[in-house]
Amino acid sequence: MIRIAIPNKGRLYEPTISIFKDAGLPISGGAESRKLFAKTTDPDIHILFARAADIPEYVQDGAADVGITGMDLITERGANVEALLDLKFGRANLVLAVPEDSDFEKAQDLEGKKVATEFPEITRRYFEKLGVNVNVIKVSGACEMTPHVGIADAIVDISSSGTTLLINHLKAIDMAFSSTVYLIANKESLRTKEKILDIKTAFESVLNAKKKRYLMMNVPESSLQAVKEVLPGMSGPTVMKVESSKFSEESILAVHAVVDADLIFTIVNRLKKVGARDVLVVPIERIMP
Ligand SMILES: Nc1ncnc2c1ncn2[C@@H]1O[C@H](COP(=O)(O)OP(=O)(O)OP(=O)(O)O)[C@@H](O)[C@H]1O
Ligand SMILES: O=P(O)(O)OC[C@H]1O[C@H](OP(=O)(O)OP(=O)(O)O)[C@H](O)[C@@H]1O
Ligand SMILES: [Mg+2]
Repeated sequence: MIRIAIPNKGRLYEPTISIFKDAGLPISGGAESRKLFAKTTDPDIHILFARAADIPEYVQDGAADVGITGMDLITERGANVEALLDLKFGRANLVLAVPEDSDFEKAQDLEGKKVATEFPEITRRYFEKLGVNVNVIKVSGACEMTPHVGIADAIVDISSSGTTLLINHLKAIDMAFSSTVYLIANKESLRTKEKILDIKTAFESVLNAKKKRYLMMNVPESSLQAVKEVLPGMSGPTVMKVESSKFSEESILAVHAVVDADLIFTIVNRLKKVGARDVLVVPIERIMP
């Protein structure tokens, strides 16, 4: 049996549920039903709902074999776990921010000052690396308020859109840590439970698929060579004969190929120019190499 700890609420909950679905491992019964455990379509794989901040410890101690949570929380806890895969969502920066009317311009200007944060370990390490001595004050929320009430001179806090800093009259002057959500595993479980790597591969296939699109088009036989030249360096394309229509003299081929999502705009325009018709761009759910 493999137990996977996932966030029970907050902004990581929905994207985590969706990556399980895309990976072909949908979770039955979410945390909204206030259950602590849930099943997946694999009878061997069970879900444990937990606070995102507690997941690193659960995985380290073996309460869960695998976990999904933010790298900031994993690093802050100093959890001894194996980071298997960057899942690339839940992106957030831990920034060093100061009141917008202050004279502090860089971390070095904070020598001997007070810095409030929910992430004291990451903050200590950040200033240590820079050789700057600060007094780190741990708070458990509403960090943005502390410089305005004399508790701190600066903060190290999560910023993603930057709105919270702006409305609290703070400005970011450096980035202390950049975080995304990771798939992590208990080190002992990783040695003994092979299926953990299958889970990693399934998630990896979802990430690969997000970067690609499936292209389908009809091509007159005379344009095939030119179309192939527009689709270089990719496996395929697959070419199939389309049943001839009484309206068309020329033989038509259906061409299918997998292409980089970033190149879609350029490729589709070029394909049209060399004679491709009825071009369809389709998302892909998973790519298993
Ligand atoms: N804008 C953001 N604010 C806070 N955390 C964020 C943000 N964007 C991504 N995250 C990541 O989400 C994780 C925190 O999730 P957590 O569930 O503890 O907080 P939350 O989504 O703010 O929920 P709540 O505070 O309501 O419990 C961290 O790893 C953090 O890096
Ligand atoms: O740059 P932004 O997009 O504004 O996001 C950053 C803010 O979001 C988080 O707070 P959250 O909404 O989770 O409230 P909390 O402090 O109660 O957890 C975080 O602690 C920041 O305050
Ligand atoms: Mg929060």
